[in-house]
Amino acid sequence: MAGNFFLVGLMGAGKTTVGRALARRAGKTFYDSDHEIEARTGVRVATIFEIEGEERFRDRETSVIGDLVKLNDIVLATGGGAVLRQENRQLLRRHGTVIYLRAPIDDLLARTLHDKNRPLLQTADPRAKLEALFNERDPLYREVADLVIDTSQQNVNQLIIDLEHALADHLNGRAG
Ligand SMILES: Nc1ncnc2c1ncn2[C@@H]1O[C@H](COP(=O)(O)OP(=O)(O)OP(=O)(O)O)[C@@H](O)[C@H]1O
Ligand SMILES: O=C(O)C1=C[C@@H](O)[C@@H](O)[C@H](O)C1
Ligand SMILES: [Mg+2]
Repeated sequence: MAGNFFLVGLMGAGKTTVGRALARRAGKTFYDSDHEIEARTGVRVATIFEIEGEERFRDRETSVIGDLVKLNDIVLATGGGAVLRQENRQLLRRHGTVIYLRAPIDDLLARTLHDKNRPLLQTADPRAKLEALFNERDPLYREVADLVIDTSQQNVNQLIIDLEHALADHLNGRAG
């Protein structure tokens, strides 16, 4: 399948996990914008939030996304908040096929509970935070996406096979 694939969705939706597997099967190079920011700065995302604050992190994110979308034949897992900036949404739409991985709050919560590198969820009530983020961002994920894929019901292998079929249909103009 030709072109770039960009994955968007909330923390725990599976962007990194699914993106890496999809890239391997499609013979594309995998990137993760959070990992790229960590590679460039030498520190974890949580540390950037702590020291520089969210807005400066968002600047770094836009810069990394701007660089990566210009590459060819990549799969890019974007950070959960990448869609907040219109500039990022435009970059993603212009340079590839955008896939929104969507999952219920319960699944997102279970998948992110023990990972301390998600600074926005280090609160007394991570469920309430995820709900607020979902309400704010679901319309933005939908706006930018060519395809919406539910990641709740299946194991990762089945999910990737379904995603590949949906992508093939979309690219052949049969759906999406
Ligand atoms: N479809 C799935 N079913 C069950 N577990 C999953 C699924 N997708 C991902 N996971 C698990 O959920 C956790 C979070 O997944 P992952 O790190 O890929 O999410 P993410 O969307 O990249 O999150 P972030 O935005 O925080 O980077 C991982 O432990 C992963 O193994
Ligand atoms: O949802 C978010 O705003 C974030 C998600 C992560 O991927 C990281 O980009 C960071 O923790 C912020
Ligand atoms: Mg990730």
